[in-house]
Amino acid sequence: MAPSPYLLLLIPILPIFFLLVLALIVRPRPSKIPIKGRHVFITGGSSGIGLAIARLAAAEGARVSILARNHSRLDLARNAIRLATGIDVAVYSVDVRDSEAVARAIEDAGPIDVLICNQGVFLPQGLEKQELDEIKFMVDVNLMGTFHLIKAALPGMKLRTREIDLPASIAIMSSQGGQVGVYGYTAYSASKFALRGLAEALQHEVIADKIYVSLIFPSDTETPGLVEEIRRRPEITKIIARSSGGMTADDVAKKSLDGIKAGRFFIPCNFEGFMLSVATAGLSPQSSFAAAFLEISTASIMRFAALCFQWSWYSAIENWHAKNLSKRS
Ligand SMILES: NC(=O)C1=CN([C@@H]2O[C@H](COP(=O)(O)OP(=O)(O)OC[C@H]3O[C@@H](n4cnc5c(N)ncnc54)[C@H](OP(=O)(O)O)[C@@H]3O)[C@@H](O)[C@H]2O)C=CC1
Ligand SMILES: CCCCCCCCCCCCCCCC(=O)[C@@H](N)CO
Repeated sequence: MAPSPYLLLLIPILPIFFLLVLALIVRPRPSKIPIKGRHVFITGGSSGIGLAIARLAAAEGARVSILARNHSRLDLARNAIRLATGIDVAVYSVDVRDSEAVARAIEDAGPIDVLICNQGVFLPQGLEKQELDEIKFMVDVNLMGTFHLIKAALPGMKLRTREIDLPASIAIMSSQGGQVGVYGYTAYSASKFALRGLAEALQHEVIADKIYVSLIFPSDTETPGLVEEIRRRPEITKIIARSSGGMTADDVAKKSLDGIKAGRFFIPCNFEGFMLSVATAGLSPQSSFAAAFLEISTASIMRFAALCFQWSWYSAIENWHAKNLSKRS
């Protein structure tokens, strides 16, 4: 018996109904965060991705402050931004591991509208060979530093959003290594995965104050930091990292700022990163009903794709061990 033509109507109606339901339930509710004329505070703003974000934010008319340790690199960054945009940024020479110095700098800078916790260090190495002080260094700068920044900035940010009645943003620089564990990145991935827990919990706590949390997930990005990293990267780390295309700091800055302005929780930076974000959506907040629809409708195929990636990475690891064994014998 042929199916009733009315039943066929369900084919387009069901997804439309589903999209409507998603539009009602996605949380946090969509919100736009303007940056023109607002105070954007960027850590690690003297180099690489942070510098590119600072330049772009200044060009878009924000009041920009940057924080990093090295004084002369901060000065160089300030000059470069002035040259590119004609705008002067405020600079703070502070180590994010020093919570009191962070609090003083933030107090001095004045209330923040968009806090971008971008400082980060990456020293890849197999865990067995890596010294504890390097592990602690990565956790302290990448994770604890971010706690220090948010703790110091939050009270002022809350007052400010209430005062001017505009949403604000706390953006945290993770990495694709914060979405999937990668050989050679035990400490780095741990510090970046931890930022996801911090971000998810924090979004619950600050939504009532109209503060939107974002997590940015770049792939390998051409920066002074990457040049240093590549020198000491284990062979297998190199092979796995090649699964995702490289980017320029300016590309990452543009994606980051666009994502922040759109109030997105996950901000992937390239196509592989987009797939990775869909595949690892889990229980993350999602403001876009269209993105939620895509996550739901591709979930099983994404899991399959993820298993294929793991298969190829484990094969690379096996081959590498086989090659090294034969070299030794
Ligand atoms: N480049 C890449 O391939 C990728 C990078 N990322 C992430 O992006 C972020 C930026 O990376 P990238 O631009 O490559 O890095 P760079 O090494 O080029 O720049 C790092 C910045 O962070 C600052 N910084 C480092 N340690 C501290 C500290 N203890 N206190 C204050 N500031 C500090 C540095 O200044 P100073 O040394 O003077 O303090 C510098 O301004 C990092 O969080 C990184 O994990 C994510 C994915 C890929
Ligand atoms: C199912 C879909 C899967 C999609 C493909 C996944 C590819 C993942 C590759 C992970 C590479 C990690 C690079 C980290 C870069 C970084 O942070 C360092 N440069 C240090 O800064």
